[in-house]
Amino acid sequence: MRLKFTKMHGLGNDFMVIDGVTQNVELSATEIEQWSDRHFGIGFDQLLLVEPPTRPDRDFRYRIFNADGSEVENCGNGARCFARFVTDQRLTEQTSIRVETAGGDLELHIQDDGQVTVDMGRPRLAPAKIPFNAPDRLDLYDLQVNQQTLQISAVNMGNPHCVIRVEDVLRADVEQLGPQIESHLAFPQRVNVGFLEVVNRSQVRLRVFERGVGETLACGTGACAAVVAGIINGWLDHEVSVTLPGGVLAIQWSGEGNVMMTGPASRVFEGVLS
Ligand SMILES: N[C@@H](CCC[C@H](N)C(=O)O)C(=O)O
Repeated sequence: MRLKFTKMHGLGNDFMVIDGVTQNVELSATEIEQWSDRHFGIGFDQLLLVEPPTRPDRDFRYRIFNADGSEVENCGNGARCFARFVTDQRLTEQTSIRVETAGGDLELHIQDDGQVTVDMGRPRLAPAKIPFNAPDRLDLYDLQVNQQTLQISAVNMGNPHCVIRVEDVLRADVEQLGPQIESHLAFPQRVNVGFLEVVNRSQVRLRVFERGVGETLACGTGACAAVVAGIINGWLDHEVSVTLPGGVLAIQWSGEGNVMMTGPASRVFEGVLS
């Protein structure tokens, strides 16, 4: 098998992107995990597979696999790289692209300056939709982790997120709390965990411990979930600049309707697996 791929990143959240439109691709979770290895493989946080759409009202289908091989519903930084990829590979000439994912439909718009704006759809807040084990919907929930009670918000942006407000993101205990909350029994499909520092009503800092990967340099759905959590709790205005370890994303949400995310997408190199 010879498989062409492109290595890309969105603010350091990096991807192996495969064209499944012009190539026959069959992937196994074991192969994906091996390829994701930063020493013995190619090295990436997620693998993105571009396929033809299954519905006539969509331009492409885009599938996402975490570094541990699990297939997941959505990836914000990946969506921007996907838009850049299908354009660079001349799989489309459109600058507005409609795509289906396992987490719902997305609309992507490539701007003149190369930045990509993604209509990330509506956040889902009902516990059953996260999914999160809680009797009623609240803006803040108490979550028991070891001996402590943490206040968290739960948001689904196509994929599940837990958001915790912290005083100083650099001192947040991401290494310990990240894996403990990722596999907490209250989140039956595991969860991505965001640590949010509010700088002021339009600026935040964020670190995300991603489900199936570990801490990454940026998480697009995590940035959207953090801003939604900040808005429903009254901490943030409707346009927020989110500084992640890998760079800055612009997030907009009116308090209802769809969340918009704008940021860069970069190509690193192309390769062939044999
Ligand atoms: N890096 C992503 C999110 C990728 C999926 C996530 N780890 C999950 O398991 O849901 C992003 O930019 O949104």
